[in-house]
Formats: sequence, C-alpha cells, structure tokens
Amino acid sequence: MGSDVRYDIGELGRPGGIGIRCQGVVHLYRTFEGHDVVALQGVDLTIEPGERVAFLGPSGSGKSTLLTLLGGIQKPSAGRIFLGDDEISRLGERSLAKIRSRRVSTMLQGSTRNLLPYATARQNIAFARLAMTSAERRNAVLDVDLLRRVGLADQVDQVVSTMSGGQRQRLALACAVSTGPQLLLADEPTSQLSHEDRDHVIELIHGLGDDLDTTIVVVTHQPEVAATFPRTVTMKGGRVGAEGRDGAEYVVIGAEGVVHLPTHLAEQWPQGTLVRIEPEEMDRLVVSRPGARTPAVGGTDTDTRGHAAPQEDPA
Ligand SMILES: Nc1ncnc2c1ncn2[C@@H]1O[C@H](COP(=O)(O)OP(=O)(O)OP(=O)(O)O)[C@@H](O)[C@H]1O
Repeated sequence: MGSDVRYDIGELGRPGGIGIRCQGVVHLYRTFEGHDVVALQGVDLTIEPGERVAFLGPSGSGKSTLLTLLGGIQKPSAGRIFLGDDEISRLGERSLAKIRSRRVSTMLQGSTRNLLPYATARQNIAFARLAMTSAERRNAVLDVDLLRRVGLADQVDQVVSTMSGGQRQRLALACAVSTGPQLLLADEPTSQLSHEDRDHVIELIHGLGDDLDTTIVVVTHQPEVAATFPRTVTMKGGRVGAEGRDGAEYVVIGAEGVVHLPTHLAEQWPQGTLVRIEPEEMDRLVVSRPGARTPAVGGTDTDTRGHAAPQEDPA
C-alpha cells in the first residue's frame, strides 16, 4: 500500500501527539497465592509528543505492564504518569475511561483481543467509535475509506473470524486509529504474522502515525520492527535499562545510580562480580575488576563504557 495516501479523520483533523512522563513508576501484581510480583520497580521515562518508540527487553521485564499503565488500563501501585498535563495515575475510572475511548488507543497482544470476532470489519469500527459523539462520528472519516487505507477494501462486510491473521491485525489497527488518538500503544502488533504481513502492518503504523501526528509506542521482540523506530527503550528487571537513539546505544542510569550492563557484557561480568568504578575525566568512568590494570588516562572509549579492562596478574 502506498503511503502517499494521506489519511485525515474528518473534523477530528490531525489531533497531534501527546507527551508521556513517568516518574518512579512501580507496579505490583498480587498473585492468587497472595504473593506480590514486582513487575515495575521505578520507571522514569519521558516520551515527547509525536515521538515513536519501541519497547524491547526480555520476557517478564515489564514491557506489557508499562504499556497498560500508559494506556490507563491499569493504575500504577506507586509513582506518577502524565499524559500531557493530565496525571492519569491519579484519575478516577470515569476519567480514565474517557481517555481510553478518545485520546489513547491500546492494541493488546493478539489481534482477537481487540476485535469482536463475530462482527464484520465495518461493525468493529462502529464499535470502536461508540464513545464518540454523533457529530464527531458524522465528521469522522468514512469507515470504508479507513478500511481501504489499511488494505481491507474487499473485507468491509467480512466477519472477523473468517479473516487471516494479517487482515485481523490491520483491522485492529484501523479500529485503534478510528477515533483519532493522540497516543497509539501496540503490544507485539506483528508477532505471529508472516514477514510480508509484519512489514505491511509496520508500514501502516508509521504511515497512520505520519497522517495523524500520533505518538506511537510499540512493544516488540522483533529486531526488524525495532529497527524502524528512531528510539528504542529496553526494559530490564522492571526498569528502563538502556536506550537506543538514532542507531546509538546508551545505558540508562536509574534510581540510586543503578546501571544495567549491556546483555553481552552481563554474561562476561556476572551478577555478584566486584567492580571498581573510578571517574577518569568529567564525562568518563572506568569500570574495572579488582586486579585489572587501570587504563591510562585518555584510554579508549571501550574502557569507559563498561567493557572489561584487560585482565592482568597484579604480580
Ligand atoms: N496478571 C498478572 N499477575 C501476576 N503477575 C503478573 C501478571 N502480569 C504480569 N505479571 C508478572 O509481571 C512481570 C512483568 O510482566 P510483563 O508481562 O509486563 O513483562 P513483558 O516484558 O511484557 O513480558 P513478555 O515479553 O513475556 O510479554 C512478570 O514477572 C510477570 O510474570
């Protein structure tokens, strides 16, 4: 599908993206056995209006949990979350429902969780737009035009349960943007799709984001998907561990100075390793194991970014 077709959601126009600010966000789940699972343990993160970010990280690192908190689906156990000027972590259910139905769209993992399986494509869009006023609905882009935009012109009256995985995911995306959200959140929108469908869905997400200026956050395990985003945020152990911006990778210093080593170094420097951290210059630190040779001042970047300094026998 060519991205030269601009999409305008009628009078809702181009709503523009909304910024996100997380301060010390903590989230606990209480299990059936009565234990607490700490899913997030102090997330500090700012996303600018209109930014596109991919959340990465190992299974269980808290990506999906963070997405549901940003979408107002769950409230954090502690900490603050702002969408624009609204502190959604403080809002009551009624206000959150309003935000969910109008300003933020969340595509949950698995397209069927976002769709009514026994309804048609057109009916699903109508359902997604239920919270809009009748005037807004009248002025919004026609459902058939929206479905054409996502390549489903021939599936307008087709029932979801008879659609392919790629078609369902494109319909879920159409439903998600049908209200002109300022923030689009998508949890693994391309998992279980063929490469062709994956590329199509990602192209559409970026294309619709261009059309609406929407802020976009996507959780993904797929490097090919992450590579299409100008910014990546890697979750580790319930915190933001690293960030990638325009191809450069950065470790993020967390609360109380916590630093996660990049994965390839974490294997060489396992948990419990004793290290010495010495400031070398204003913007450089040397991380070394006891007995490691202290690199000369002005050592390579490699030394200062946490790579193991050469091991030498102190004798
Ligand atoms: N409903 C729940 N009840 C109890 N624990 C939960 C619940 N949902 C998530 N968790 C736990 O919270 C932690 C974070 O889970 P989360 O699903 O946010 O991680 P994730 O990075 O999205 O993982 P994945 O990539 O596997 O989807 C994990 O330890 C998980 O087991």
